[in-house]
Amino acid sequence: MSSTVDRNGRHAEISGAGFAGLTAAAALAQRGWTVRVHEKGKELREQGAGIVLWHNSLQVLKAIGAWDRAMSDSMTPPFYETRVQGRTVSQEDFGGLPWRTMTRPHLHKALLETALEAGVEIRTDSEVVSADPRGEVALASGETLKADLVVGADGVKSAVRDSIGFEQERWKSRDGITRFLVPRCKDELGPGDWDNVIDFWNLEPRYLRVLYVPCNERELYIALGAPRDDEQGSRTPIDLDLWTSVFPELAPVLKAAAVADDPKYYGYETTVVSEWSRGRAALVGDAAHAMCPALAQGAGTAMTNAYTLAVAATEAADAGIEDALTRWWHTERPITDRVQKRSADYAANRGMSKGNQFDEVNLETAQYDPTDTDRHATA
Ligand SMILES: Cc1cc2nc3c(=O)[nH]c(=O)nc-3n(C[C@H](O)[C@H](O)[C@H](O)COP(=O)(O)OP(=O)(O)OC[C@H]3O[C@@H](n4cnc5c(N)ncnc54)[C@H](O)[C@@H]3O)c2cc1C
Ligand SMILES: Cc1ncc(C(=O)O)c(CO)c1O
Repeated sequence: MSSTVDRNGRHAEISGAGFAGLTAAAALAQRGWTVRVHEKGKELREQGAGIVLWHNSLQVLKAIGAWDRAMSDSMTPPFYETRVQGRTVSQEDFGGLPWRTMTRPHLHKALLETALEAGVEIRTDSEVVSADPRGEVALASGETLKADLVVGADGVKSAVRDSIGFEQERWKSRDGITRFLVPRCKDELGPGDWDNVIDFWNLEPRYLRVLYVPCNERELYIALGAPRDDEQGSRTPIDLDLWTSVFPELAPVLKAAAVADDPKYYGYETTVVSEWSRGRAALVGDAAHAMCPALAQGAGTAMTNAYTLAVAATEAADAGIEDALTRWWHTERPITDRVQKRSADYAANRGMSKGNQFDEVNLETAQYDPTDTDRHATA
């Protein structure tokens, strides 16, 4: 798709330039909308480390023309391996289902370039303070902007969601994680299956976990998991002696993590919102459905729902947009709810440590194709 598409006279204002907001922006602009994205940050960048994407979001990258950019400098590891107390319990390859690992800044850049190429206007240092379901956003600057469609893609603390007053349930799980991007350190690690994703679980005498995710030849994402109430395990900067005593084979990469700038421990959060749209305002991504990361589908569902929102809003006549948005989320929501629930259960029972957990049920969302017009998300 290119920026030369005919404009359709309709305008969208989007709050948030994360994965959800940029995907919605690109898909809308490619369908003729004028689109403005407000990002409260002073710079357009994604903090955070690495990410696993599956077939569902990879299909979205193809559909919006971000595929080549995202595929460069990313990889498909040979296996997703699970180890418990140093012993390998499974090596999964998902039977050929496409999946990919990359850094978050890389994915963000691919989506940003795609949105800009489609003609999207992006304003940084522009905070949305409230939205009106009749089609309006108000900015911290005092300016008010009208739109045919308002998208709240402003993350777990969404101002669009909270100002409109959607009912919601939010809770925090007992565990959380500190994430790092470090050099691959292949030579220092020595011989081993270091191109695999390796989920290292230590359950006895205490829960400590390292999720090891190679993103390309140079960069490695590691996530160090510990309970919220484990002061030593959740401490930042990390307690290098503790982590290397439990995972000695990872010493070189743990050393790199110990000197990283500004590390932060994140507790897992879940948000369930009663509706995903009201009037001309719709919520996508973590604003609507923040989830635990166990099945690695937070960004995947964010991108999937952002894409299908753009398609549904474009297909509706302007007068019918409110009903179209309601139909959109009634169609797309059940599959997201299911993966959110499964991910929360896994966070609660640490069941991914059994290995071989990516069965047909748990891969439901990964296998979903949001670009297939015959899809049945509600099945
Ligand atoms: C530890 C961890 C690991 C994860 N691993 C994976 C994984 O492997 N695979 C996967 O698919 N998902 C993963 N996720 C989930 C994924 O990171 C999120 O679901 C995804 O980033 C959500 O994208 P988003 O665009 O909805 O929100 P965000 O990324 O939060 O983006 C929101 C944007 O809106 C901006 N903003 C906020 N408020 C305002 C405002 N008022 N006005 C203007 N701008 C505003 C913010 O600055 C930000 O840029 C993980 C999550 C965690 C916590
Ligand atoms: C890809 C992925 N999977 C599972 C988890 C997890 O914590 O369960 C995390 C990190 O938080 C991930 O980044």
